[in-house]
Amino acid sequence: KGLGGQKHQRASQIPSQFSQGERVAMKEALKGAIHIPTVSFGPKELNTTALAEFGEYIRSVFPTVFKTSFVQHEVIGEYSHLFTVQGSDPSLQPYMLLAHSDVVPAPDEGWEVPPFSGLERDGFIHGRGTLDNKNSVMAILQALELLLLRNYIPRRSFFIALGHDEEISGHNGAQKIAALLQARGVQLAFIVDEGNFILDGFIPNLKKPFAIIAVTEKGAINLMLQVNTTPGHSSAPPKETSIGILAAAVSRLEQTPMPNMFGSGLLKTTLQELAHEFPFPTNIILSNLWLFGPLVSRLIERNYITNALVRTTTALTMFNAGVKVNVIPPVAQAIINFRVDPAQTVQEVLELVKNIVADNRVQFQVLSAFDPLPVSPSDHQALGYQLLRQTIRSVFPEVNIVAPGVCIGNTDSRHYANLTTGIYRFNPLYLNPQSFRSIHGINEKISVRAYETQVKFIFEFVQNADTDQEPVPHLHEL
Ligand SMILES: CC/C=C\C/C=C\C/C=C\C/C=C\C/C=C\C/C=C\CCC(=O)N[C@@H](Cc1ccccc1)C(=O)O
Ligand SMILES: [Zn+2]
Ligand SMILES: [Zn+2]
Repeated sequence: KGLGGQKHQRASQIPSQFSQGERVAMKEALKGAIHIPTVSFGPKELNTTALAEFGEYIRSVFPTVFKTSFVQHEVIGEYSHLFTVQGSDPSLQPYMLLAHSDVVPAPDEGWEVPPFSGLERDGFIHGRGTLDNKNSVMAILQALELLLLRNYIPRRSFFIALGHDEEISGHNGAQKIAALLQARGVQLAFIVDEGNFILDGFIPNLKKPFAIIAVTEKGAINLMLQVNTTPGHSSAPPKETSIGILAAAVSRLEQTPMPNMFGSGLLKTTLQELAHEFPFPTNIILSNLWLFGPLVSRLIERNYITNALVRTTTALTMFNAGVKVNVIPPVAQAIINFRVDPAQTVQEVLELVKNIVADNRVQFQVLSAFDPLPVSPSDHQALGYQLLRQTIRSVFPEVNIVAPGVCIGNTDSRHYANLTTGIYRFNPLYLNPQSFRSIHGINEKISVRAYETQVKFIFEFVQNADTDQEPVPHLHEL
């Protein structure tokens, strides 16, 4: 079952141990990064001053990365960064690590600690970007800095791509980097980006954490619904207004969930891999999904987070209408954000939407849309997946289960689909429901310990990518 039948050969690894001074420096570097408000506000509204400052900042805290002769640095799309780390063995196909430096807005309200303070309190570094995704930007560069300081020369080349506009679709960052690499004829063995985590406490009855590596991500549709009616005096209103017609249409969409795709999805495989971690009788139920599938899928859809794993979701995100208190509104507009299940296409979802709305006074306009991403391999030959699995086993020995899954959000990695068939979305961090809600929410924070572990993970991962691989068997196969 070896990877390509290669002979197992483990070069001596540099131990992933960091001195007290290095550990202080790495957390201080993250705090400084959080302090720079690199906010993406809207489609074309970015804090470019902060993004420029961030570029200077990484130069100052990772001097070795910037002065090493075999590390090439390029700025793309003004604020994104592409590093090419030239390995010593050109016969090995390069891989790529992705992260993004922009963050979503964070008004002060509701935060225990100001969101751009980067303050340390009770063993946590607080602030916007501590989980999404400056932790990854900084941990990748930090791990490389530490490897270079130990005179590590990689065998396998790799790229580090740090987008600056992921939170507003990545068109000027990731998309431009991908186009540049494609023009240069680069093909990648695999990509690792943000996405899933080591999940803890998401499933009732399952006390143990489990790592989910996302091998696909959902598609997305931003759909505008519009109703136009004749304006007039509010003292003599018509039976239905544009607002009423549109509100009824969006309400029908909200009340009519898209079909449950549990039967045809990757989630079945994920649950089968998790089955033996559950106590009786859940273990039996999950091992016999041919029989209990309908029951399990109903339980999964009851929770709003796990519901996103079984169907295309429908989120009413914007609603605009009305010009004055006493004017019948001539136009009402709503925007609906759908996340398309990997077992469906954009076209299929749009057909369903039209049938649910079933009102020809409602006009549709697709603002943007893309299909779900292809499923990357997770078999024994899949280099990227197996390297992640091996590194998870080494850095998180308490995690028994590593399983493939779906990323419910979208990542910059989707722009690189032409460069590789292996896209893996995984953050080497524990995530519980509370920390999940803090992403794009309030009180986002990372423990100092978790951040150090993330650096350690990348430090080991880069070295693991340089050894010929033999996959570790599943624990239950032992
Ligand atoms: C058996 C069960 C398996 C798993 C179980 C349980 C629950 C799953 C729990 C949590 C999910 C874990 C992680 C998901 C966390 C975040 C989503 C990941 C990445 C999203 C990044 C992001 O926010 N991207 C934006 C990008 C975007 C911006 C603007 C326009 C388009 C896209 C997004 O998706 O909105
Ligand atoms: Zn992110
Ligand atoms: Zn985000």
